[in-house]
Amino acid sequence: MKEITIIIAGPRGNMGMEAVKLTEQTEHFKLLAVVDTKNEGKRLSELDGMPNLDIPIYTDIEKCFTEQQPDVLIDLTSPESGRVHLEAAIDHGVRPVIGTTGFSQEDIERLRAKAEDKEIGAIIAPNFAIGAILMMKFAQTAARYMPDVEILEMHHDKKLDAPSGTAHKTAQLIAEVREAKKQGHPQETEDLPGARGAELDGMRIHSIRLPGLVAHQEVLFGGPGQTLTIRHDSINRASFMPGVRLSVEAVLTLNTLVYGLEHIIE
Ligand SMILES: NC(=O)c1ccc[n+]([C@@H]2O[C@H](COP(=O)([O-])OP(=O)(O)OC[C@H]3O[C@@H](n4cnc5c(N)ncnc54)[C@H](O)[C@@H]3O)[C@@H](O)[C@H]2O)c1
Ligand SMILES: O=C(O)C1=N[C@H](C(=O)O)CCC1
Repeated sequence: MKEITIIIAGPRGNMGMEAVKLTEQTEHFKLLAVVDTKNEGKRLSELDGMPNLDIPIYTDIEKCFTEQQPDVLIDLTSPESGRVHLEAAIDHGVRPVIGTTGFSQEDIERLRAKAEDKEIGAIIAPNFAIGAILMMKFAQTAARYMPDVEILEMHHDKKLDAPSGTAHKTAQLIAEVREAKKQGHPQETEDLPGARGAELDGMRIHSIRLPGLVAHQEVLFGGPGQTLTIRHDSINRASFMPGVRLSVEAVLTLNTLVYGLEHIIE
């Protein structure tokens, strides 16, 4: 298989560390450098707890892309940094695979236009876990028949964005196949603001944050005399790595920005 050269942004994070391991374990992946918030000028091997890789650390993505010419950028940082990194990658002809969540629909449309303008592939994947993609697809199918639905997403308490990218994406997929409808009692009130959760097209999304959790989601459907629950659990970050690998390979074949791995895993 042809070698794919990679830069990872966010290498000391929970996901970044797994992604660095993935590049080590995948024969045709070659990690050229990493982009961090500190440690400019050091080598990755000098950092405690990181693999013994003699590759440079940059804190400035522009400098990184001037000195290195990777095929793919994997970004696992924060929404603010992810936006900047994605644009910088496209400007430098590097294909971005963005796992970072918290992008708005406007961000995605703007970045897609930019990718198409440069005829370069890009992937924004709110969830890399194959089981989570299936959960979203199953939920979309179920919503055709059971349009009353609420989404319950549960994550670790270090998560910055709410609702999760996965919950947002699930609601968008469901909104594609059902009429917008207000759920619950027409005269319901919230005695404590937020009690009914966030709302997208009449669907309610509830976000739970607790230590001990990784990434979990239930999509609950209700109809007369029955309920259906579709649930996915990521119990560790290794769950996301087959999807990262697939995305790195797939992004080389694209010439637009794809939002969601359901477009890659048909
Ligand atoms: N798509 C998925 O399947 C998936 C799975 C898990 C997490 N995520 C998302 O990935 C992102 C990271 O999650 P995490 O759990 O690894 O978070 P984390 O806080 O453990 O790691 C984020 C890392 O990014 C670094 N960082 C922040 N700004 C940076 C910048 N400008 N340059 C370089 N590094 C920078 C931080 O220092 C930190 O080390 C979040 O947005 C999260 O929602 C996505
Ligand atoms: O740990 C996180 O943060 C995760 N975020 C994604 C989301 O927002 O949907 C996916 C799962 C893990």
